Amino acid sequence: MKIEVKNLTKKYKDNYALNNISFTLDEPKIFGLLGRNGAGKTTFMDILSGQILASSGEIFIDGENPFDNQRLTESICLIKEGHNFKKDLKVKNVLKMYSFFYPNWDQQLAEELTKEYRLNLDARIKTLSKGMESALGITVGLASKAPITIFDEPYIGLDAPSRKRFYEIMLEEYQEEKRTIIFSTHLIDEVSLLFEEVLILREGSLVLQEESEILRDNTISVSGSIAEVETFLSGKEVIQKKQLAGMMTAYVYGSVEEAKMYELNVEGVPIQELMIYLTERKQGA
Ligand SMILES: Nc1ncnc2c1ncn2[C@@H]1O[C@H](COP(=O)(O)OP(=O)(O)OP(=O)(O)O)[C@@H](O)[C@H]1O
Repeated sequence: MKIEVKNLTKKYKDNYALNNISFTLDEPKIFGLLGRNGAGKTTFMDILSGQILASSGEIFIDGENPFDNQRLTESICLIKEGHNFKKDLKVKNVLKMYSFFYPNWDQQLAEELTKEYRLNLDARIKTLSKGMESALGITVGLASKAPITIFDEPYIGLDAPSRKRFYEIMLEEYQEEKRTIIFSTHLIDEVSLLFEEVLILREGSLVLQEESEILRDNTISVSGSIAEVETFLSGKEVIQKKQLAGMMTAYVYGSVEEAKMYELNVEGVPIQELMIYLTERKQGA
């Protein structure tokens, strides 16, 4: 499904949670939506999923506005950091409800995931640990097979092996059948390899939308003597540099060909580090 965002703004009193952002997500991909605390990620995902209204601007999903739109709600599944389900319901009731709601619901996958995460179908939501509740959110998100599946920090309380399984299953599912997955996270180093495209918000503005491959292709890691590397770095945007025993390694925007002319050792930059840098970079830096 095509998502078009045009001059979208959300204002709370004097505070712009989103300030005039515009972009298009053309085709199904795994998108990373990144940004520091308060950057506007949740606000955007809430508007996209039709939960809240923008103050101005427009958002279209296949040409339609998602707010209060029954047809589109069936195509969008938003899983948040917590409080996704009513506390008095049992796990099995939650799964049943969502299976009725989402036309592409994959019951087999839901069963596999509940086993994988050892979810007790008869347990009430209020008795689940935080990690178990997150596991149920992940189960619903993946099994919904919604053409737009949104995960907003979906794994509070989940331990590292359970998160790893989640990423693996998400990728398997995606490879089997492409859909738009929008993933917001602060654990960038864990998930960035999954992202095909990344969007970075900073203080309500969109500061970057780029394919991971392009980011990867335009950044290099160079190493050599401190003097040689410093000469190469002159006038370039440096991501990071480290010195050890008279040698320097730097991550920088540039091309392999150019670095080779300086007879430096050149390698790719780990995409995780690049995304962390881009997300954390200060305004105007
Ligand atoms: N209901 C609300 N009322 C007032 N201000 C709000 C409301 N929701 C969000 N905001 C403000 O809008 C800004 C963006 O918040 P948002 O939750 O979208 O950020 P975020 O990128 O998801 O942050 P985090 O990573 O911490 O979850 C923040 O300054 C926040 O305080």
